[in-house]
Amino acid sequence: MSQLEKMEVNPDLAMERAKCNFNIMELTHILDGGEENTVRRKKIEDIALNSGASKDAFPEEHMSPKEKYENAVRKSCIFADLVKNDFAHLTGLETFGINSNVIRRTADAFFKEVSPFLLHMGMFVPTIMGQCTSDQMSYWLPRAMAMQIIGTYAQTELGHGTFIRGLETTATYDPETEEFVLHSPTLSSYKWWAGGLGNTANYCIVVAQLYTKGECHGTHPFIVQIRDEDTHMPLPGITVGEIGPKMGFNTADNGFLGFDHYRIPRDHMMMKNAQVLKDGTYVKVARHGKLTYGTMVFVRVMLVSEAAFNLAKACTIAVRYSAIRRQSKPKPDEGEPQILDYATQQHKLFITIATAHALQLSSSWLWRSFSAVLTEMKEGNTDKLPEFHALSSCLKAVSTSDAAYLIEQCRHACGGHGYMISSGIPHLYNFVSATRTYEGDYTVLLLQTARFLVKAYEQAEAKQPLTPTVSYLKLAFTRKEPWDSSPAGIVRSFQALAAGKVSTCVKNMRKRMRSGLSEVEAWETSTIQLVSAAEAHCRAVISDAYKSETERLTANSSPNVKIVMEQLSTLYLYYWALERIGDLLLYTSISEKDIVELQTAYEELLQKIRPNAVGIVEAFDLRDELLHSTLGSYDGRAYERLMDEALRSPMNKEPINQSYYKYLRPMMKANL
Ligand SMILES: CCCCCCCCCCCCCCCCCC(=O)SCCNC(=O)CCNC(=O)[C@H](O)C(C)(C)COP(=O)(O)OP(=O)(O)OC[C@H]1O[C@@H](n2cnc3c(N)ncnc32)[C@H](O)[C@@H]1OP(=O)(O)O
Ligand SMILES: Cc1cc2nc3c(=O)[nH]c(=O)nc-3n(C[C@H](O)[C@H](O)[C@H](O)COP(=O)(O)OP(=O)(O)OC[C@H]3O[C@@H](n4cnc5c(N)ncnc54)[C@H](O)[C@@H]3O)c2cc1C
Repeated sequence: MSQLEKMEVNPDLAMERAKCNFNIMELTHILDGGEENTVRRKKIEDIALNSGASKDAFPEEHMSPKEKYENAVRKSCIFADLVKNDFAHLTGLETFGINSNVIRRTADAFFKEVSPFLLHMGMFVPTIMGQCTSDQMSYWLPRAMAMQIIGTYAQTELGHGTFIRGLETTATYDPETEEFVLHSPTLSSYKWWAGGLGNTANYCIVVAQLYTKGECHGTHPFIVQIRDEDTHMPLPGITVGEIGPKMGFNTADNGFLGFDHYRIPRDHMMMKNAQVLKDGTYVKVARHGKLTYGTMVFVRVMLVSEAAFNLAKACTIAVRYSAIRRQSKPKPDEGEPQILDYATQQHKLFITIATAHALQLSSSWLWRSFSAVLTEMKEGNTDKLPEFHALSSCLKAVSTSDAAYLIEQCRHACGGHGYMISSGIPHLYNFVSATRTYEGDYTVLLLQTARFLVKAYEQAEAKQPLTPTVSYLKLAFTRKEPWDSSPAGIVRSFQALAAGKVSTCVKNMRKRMRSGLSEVEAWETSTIQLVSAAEAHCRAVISDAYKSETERLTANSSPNVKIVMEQLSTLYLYYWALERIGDLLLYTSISEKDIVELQTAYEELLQKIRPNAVGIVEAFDLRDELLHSTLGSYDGRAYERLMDEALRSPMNKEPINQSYYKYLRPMMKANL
């Protein structure tokens, strides 16, 4: 046992724990979705983490990029073995249920950045499940699940990521040999970005423009072998490599890929939604044209809980650190206060906790909607898909964007030490800021939602029935919403605000069209407002889901847990109402007096939450192995841990660095 492991808990943190007035474990069970899930999660974490296999003997930060990657592959293999051999029998592994979520989270103990296998489990396997016929699935899925092959998802190209219809890679069917010929006609058609593609994967899903009988049928997914299964050499006709250093994701070997008339068998086209027959006839099977985009929708849903989880990690670190950090002396006759006592610090941090709850609960709610949509789609009914696409797009955009912003707030809240890699926060930020871009850029996805909102507004205008998440749009045709500061009243105001914004967009577009612009031009000139309207819609959806899920989940909870959860969900509403005062003045009857009262109520709420703050973040139940943080560990020994990490730096291994003799000494001597 190291010196650090023997150390006692920091007394400030011990004091915070002692004054917490609610049952932390009860809140943990609620956040986990029930006590049995907590028990199962802990079992999985014990198996994966108690052996110490997740730890590095040498700090990863001081490894070269190549060493970091090799270390990540080593640990990915250990983790894959655990998943295959230990978790499956323990839990009766459901592929994408609660267990996959827990397994995904537990993996974070092994990787400060990400696993090179992330895309294998995150997109290769789900695409096999979503895009293959049952015959194809029975061939590919067992091989992928057993890790006999490693795959990734190569859709984005150098020239196009957002505009999928603009992809240039071609897959041309040759009926003579019953093969597709994959080709990269230009530099911009090279696949770029796929995680694990650079060195790790030997298979990948390639999204390419399908040509048969001289006709282009748009983009379709294909399973493509890129490396020899034994030697791992790239196959003839394949050019593959790694794209170089990035802001984060540096253990994910994101790669590039080009094809030179590379042939694959006909049945390597993923044929659940469309088929090419032996003679080259194209047959559309799916009832909805965008079902080939299914994996992206699945991952967007996953990313909402990823945002919540990473935010939970960041605020656990920042709140624990704020409890042990003392700074300044506002009252001359008293000692330095814990920085958590400053109202401005609480303002930075408590919204991060509330947002972690809001996103966690919204994500569970979204999963339930997704399961319902999937069940209906299995029966051939795709009616709910447009609403779900609009919903998952905006939730992915707003959750990842909020999480990135608030993780940065957590860094600010940790002052200088938050800037240390060893605080854990920079890695969290680098990871989450990428999620705002990948799987659909923030702006682009909000514009998809806006498209749906404008159509729904037109339906409301024509007095046609509306789907549930947009039924509030009828508020756009009633009088100004009267301000009501109760939680239900604030949710209604957010809906009125979103309805008002959509209405303003539609009116502006119509005006622009009357003045001679085409529909596309009128849309384009209104996109700033459309993005804002879609964000407002999403905020109303999250607020509503957070409030009603809190009510549902605390219906039978102990009184103090109920109070804590209600305080946080009310804080979320107050915070966003204050952030959107300008809009509320436009679309509700809020007055100056109401605003002053709202600000006061917000500040009082911060003070009420303060005594339980450490208890609340500890209900996320994040083991030290998952936090990777000198500042946020359970024992609160931040200074000892910072010094310990500093001493592990290779820069401290010798008293004098050779650069002294090579450069510094000659320069200083020459200047004598
Ligand atoms: C043991 C298990 C362990 C499991 C662990 C799991 C761990 C998971 C963790 C996750 C980590 C994964 C890491 C992922 C890394 C990044 C991967 C990538 O980025 S990959 C790359 C990701 N790349 C991206 O995300 C690219 C983003 N770009 C896009 O998605 C599209 O190009 C687009 C949507 C922007 C436009 O598409 P376009 O074809 O031009 O369409 P138009 O605009 O012309 O609209 C026409 C109509 O179509 C409609 N519609 C559209 N989409 C959908 C849909 N999905 N559905 C339904 N409808 C849809 C639309 O509403 C409209 O309807 P209407 O109004 O006519 O009625
Ligand atoms: C870490 C990471 C991992 C990734 N992993 C993968 C992977 O495994 N597989 C894979 O296939 N891809 C992957 N990607 C690629 C990713 O999916 C794309 O980068 C993403 O979809 C954004 O597309 P883009 O790069 O073309 O951005 P662009 O579309 O070029 O965006 C640039 C700017 O243009 C704006 N813009 C673009 N179109 C419009 C529009 N219509 N209206 C208004 N504004 C617009 C955007 O808002 C943005 O501000 C990864 C990316 C990252 C960063």
